[in-house]
Amino acid sequence: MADARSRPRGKPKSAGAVPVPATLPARLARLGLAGPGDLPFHLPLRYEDETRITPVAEAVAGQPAQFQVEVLDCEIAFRPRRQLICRVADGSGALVLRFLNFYPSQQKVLSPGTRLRVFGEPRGGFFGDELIHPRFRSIQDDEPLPDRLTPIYPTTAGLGQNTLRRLIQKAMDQADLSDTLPEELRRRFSLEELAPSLQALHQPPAVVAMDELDQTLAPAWRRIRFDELLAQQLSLRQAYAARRARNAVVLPPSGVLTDGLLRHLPFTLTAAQRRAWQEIAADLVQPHPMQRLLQGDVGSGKTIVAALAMLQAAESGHQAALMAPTEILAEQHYRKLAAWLEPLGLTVAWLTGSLKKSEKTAMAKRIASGEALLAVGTHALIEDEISFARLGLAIVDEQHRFGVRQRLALKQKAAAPHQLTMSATPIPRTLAMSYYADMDVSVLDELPPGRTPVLTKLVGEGRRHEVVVRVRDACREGRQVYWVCPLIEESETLQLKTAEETYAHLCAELPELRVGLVHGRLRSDDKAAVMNAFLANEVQVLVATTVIEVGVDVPNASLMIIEHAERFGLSQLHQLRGRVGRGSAESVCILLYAQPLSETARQRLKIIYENTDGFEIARQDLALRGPGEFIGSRQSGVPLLRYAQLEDTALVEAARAVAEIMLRDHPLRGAQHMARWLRGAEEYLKA
Ligand SMILES: Nc1ncnc2c1ncn2[C@@H]1O[C@H](COP(=O)(O)OP(=O)(O)OP(=O)(O)O)[C@@H](O)[C@H]1O
Repeated sequence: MADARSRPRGKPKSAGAVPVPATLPARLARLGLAGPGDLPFHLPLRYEDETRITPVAEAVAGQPAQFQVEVLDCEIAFRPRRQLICRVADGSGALVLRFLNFYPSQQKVLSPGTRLRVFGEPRGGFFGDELIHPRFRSIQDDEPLPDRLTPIYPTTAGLGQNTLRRLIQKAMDQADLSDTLPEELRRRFSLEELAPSLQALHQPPAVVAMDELDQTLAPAWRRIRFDELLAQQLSLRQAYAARRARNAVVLPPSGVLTDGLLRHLPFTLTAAQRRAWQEIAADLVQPHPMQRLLQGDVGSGKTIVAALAMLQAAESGHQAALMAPTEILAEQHYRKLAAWLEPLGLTVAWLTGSLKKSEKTAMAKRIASGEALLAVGTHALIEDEISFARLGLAIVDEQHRFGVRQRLALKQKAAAPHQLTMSATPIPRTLAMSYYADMDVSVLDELPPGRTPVLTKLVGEGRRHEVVVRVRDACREGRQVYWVCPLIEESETLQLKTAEETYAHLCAELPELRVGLVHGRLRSDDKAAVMNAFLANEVQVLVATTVIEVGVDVPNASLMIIEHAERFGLSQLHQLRGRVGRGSAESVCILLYAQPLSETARQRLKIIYENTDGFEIARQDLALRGPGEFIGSRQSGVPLLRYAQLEDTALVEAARAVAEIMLRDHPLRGAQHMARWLRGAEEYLKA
């Protein structure tokens, strides 16, 4: 029997409501359900227990329950607002059903004497114990109770639970749910069978108490989560294997250049840098392309590792290119590389959008002829007119800031160059394993010696004037200061306005200091001029928007002020704070915040206050709100993991192990598994 739905469909309409798609397939598509094969994998959010009747006298406030009652009376009340009040009772007591939105005809359905099954969450109300907008339906006397729990599915406007339930059950009966996991692997990893797991999740048996349900369903959920992780691992490992099967130039080291660089460096490599460098060096002598991610915490010294890799390519006469997402970053890399490499007799080509046409053409010529072995730049490196004579190694910094097409473009500048990706966003191990299963990962988890940890202070907005005094003191001691303006996500224009205002205020408050302003709207040569002035200590206080977030390296800067720190994400705060503490002076990061703080903002500030290790911050961030920010554009909007949790290390590891075995021994089943779970979304993974 169909539910008499308590909330009239499509009414009342709120302003700006999302339009409801006209057809059923369109509504299903909104849920990512493209065909009947997808429906069995659309799993419930929760369950309601309609397998038993609770006597009204035993109703507990806040505990959803089903009651079997008879309508005593039903009337429309007008105070305090228009509503339908229906009094019902069973032998043990009475309840009020209250509807704020209703069709007038509903009053007829609820005529006195009608027998109902009502499901809702009781609470004490003005009219006595009541259920607000309960689900109800009229019943015949002898109607049996269901023996299964009622699943509640994620749904969309215009698609009722009953319709969805019916469609899913039909699909469960008709779809091919054969197990793609070979029996032997299923047993080895103690996994349930697929079809019974799905059945259990869609229609769990009645349980003694709802809080036992999680335990009852745990094995079934484990199987589903495993399958999802397996699909992801299969797809990434397959992409990895396909790329590895290609031939790449072997770049054997002669050691002439790399040893030369190491001898001239003013520092020695950290153990982590040495390890990463060895891993990369070993990859470069393989006849297939390196696919490696170099992950390092802020300031861990990735650039020198990249430089060594570039030199190994140059030693065998091949070219290496390093592409950075912003002009500021690219220029900084260029400056460092030029300082390190020019004493070795190498020139570094420099290519960005802001070069004059004639300069660009000259650079392009040197790159095309192979005369320039090393090139650093922005997107300008991947423009069509740039071709490399012998590109052996392509390095992309901060790859998540590039679009998919751009990332692919650099490696397409040669048949199959070795690839190194650098990321300053620390990612917890499980996340890296799961999301970067198509790469080998090297980690710089150690900071160069001699750094004093940055002292973090949380300061309420009301004490801003004290902060200004600190800025003056720091500059008097010859130090430099970053002042980061609030992030205003809704409006870049507003953000710029705030930055300009802050700049004007600071200039007025600190007339004796040289204050500079840098933001994303500046022309790139103006931006570079300000950054260079800051680097040369001609600018003492740099007012900036988040353009300085990643990679800026000015060791003399020892004070960082972040205004409205509560608006920033954890990884952003960590990156920003990482701009100081790069020299030997004691550094301070002041997080200015405005009240009232939301609970999440409070937690974020607490985490950043208590932790300095980027990997630990990332781990806590992940626990706080899921992996969104780390993954960035990698899977833009396609939630590949609907059920699995990346914190589940053991399961991620099992999926990775099984993926390896399946690709080797059961490729057909692997393909079936991917088709079932990825539904075309694998494109996002391959980028
Ligand atoms: N082993 C080392 N000993 C001392 N200083 C080092 C060492 N390695 C790198 N440095 C210096 O540390 C600073 C940070 O290095 P680098 O800019 O490469 O960091 P990074 O990993 O790119 O960090 P971020 O992404 O935060 O900029 C640079 O000034 C660099 O010269």
